[in-house]
Amino acid sequence: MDYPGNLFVVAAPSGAGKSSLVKALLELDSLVYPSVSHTTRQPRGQEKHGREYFFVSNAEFDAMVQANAFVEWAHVHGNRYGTSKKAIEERIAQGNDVILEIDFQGALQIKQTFANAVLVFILPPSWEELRSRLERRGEDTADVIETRLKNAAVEMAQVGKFDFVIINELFERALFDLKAVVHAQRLRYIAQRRARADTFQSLHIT
Ligand SMILES: Nc1ncnc2c1ncn2[C@@H]1O[C@H](COP(=O)(O)OP(=O)(O)OP(=O)(O)O)[C@@H](O)[C@H]1O
Ligand SMILES: Nc1nc2c(ncn2[C@@H]2O[C@H](COP(=O)(O)O)[C@@H](O)[C@H]2O)c(=O)[nH]1
Repeated sequence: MDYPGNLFVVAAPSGAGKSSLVKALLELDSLVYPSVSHTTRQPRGQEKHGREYFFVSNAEFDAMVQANAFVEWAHVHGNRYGTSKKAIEERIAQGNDVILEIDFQGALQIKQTFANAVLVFILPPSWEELRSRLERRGEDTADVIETRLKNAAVEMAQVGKFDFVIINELFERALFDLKAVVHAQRLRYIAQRRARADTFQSLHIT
C-alpha cells in the first residue's frame, strides 16, 4: 500500500534501548507520531492505559484478532502485542509520519503490508551491557529478564532482514543515527514524488 506518510518501524531485543531512543526522537521531531499498541501484558509501575499501551484482557485481544483490527500482532515474551489499523492508517493516509516500536515478527509483517516501511534494528553494544540495562531498569523480575535475554539471541539473528542497524552504545550517537534514518527517508520520499511528477509531466499527464 502506498500512503503519503512515512512508516518507521523500530525493533530491538528487550533492554537495547528502543523506547528511550524513540521517546527522545519524538521530543525532537514533532512530525513523527507514535503508535500505541495493544497488549495482554500487565502494566508496569508508572505505565498508563492509552499512553504506553492499551492494556487489554485475552478475550479483548481475541475479539480484535477476530475483527481483523490489527495490521500485525505477535506472541512476545509470553504475552500478545499488536498494532491496530486505527493506530496508524488514518495518520499516514493524512501524510503524517508514524513510528512503531515493535518486535521483529511484527516488523516483518508490517513490511508485507507496507512495502515502503523503513525497518530499523537497534543492537546493544554487548550481551553484558544488555543484561546490565535490563537489571538497572529494575522493571522486570529475574525470571522475566532471563526469558528476555534468551529471546534476544533469536531476535538478533533477524538483523539482516532490516533496512538499517543502529548500535546503541553512546545514546546521543545512536539518536543521531536514528534521526539520520528519518531524514534520509523523507528526502528519498520527496525524490520519488518528484520523479513521479516529472514522469507524468513528460507524458503530459496532470
Ligand atoms: N545508550 C545507553 N546507554 C546506557 N543505558 C541506556 C542506553 N540506552 C538506553 N539505556 C537504558 O537501558 C534501559 C533499557 O532501555 P529501554 O527501556 O529504552 O529498552 P527497550 O529496548 O525499549 O526495552 P523493552 O523492549 O523491554 O521495552 C533503560 O533503563 C534505559 O535508560
Ligand atoms: N509485534 C509487536 N510487538 C510489540 C508491540 N508493542 C510492543 N512490542 C514488543 O514487545 C516487546 C516487549 O515489550 P515490553 O513493553 O513488554 O517491554 C518489545 O520487543 C516490544 O517492542 C506490537 O504492537 N506488536
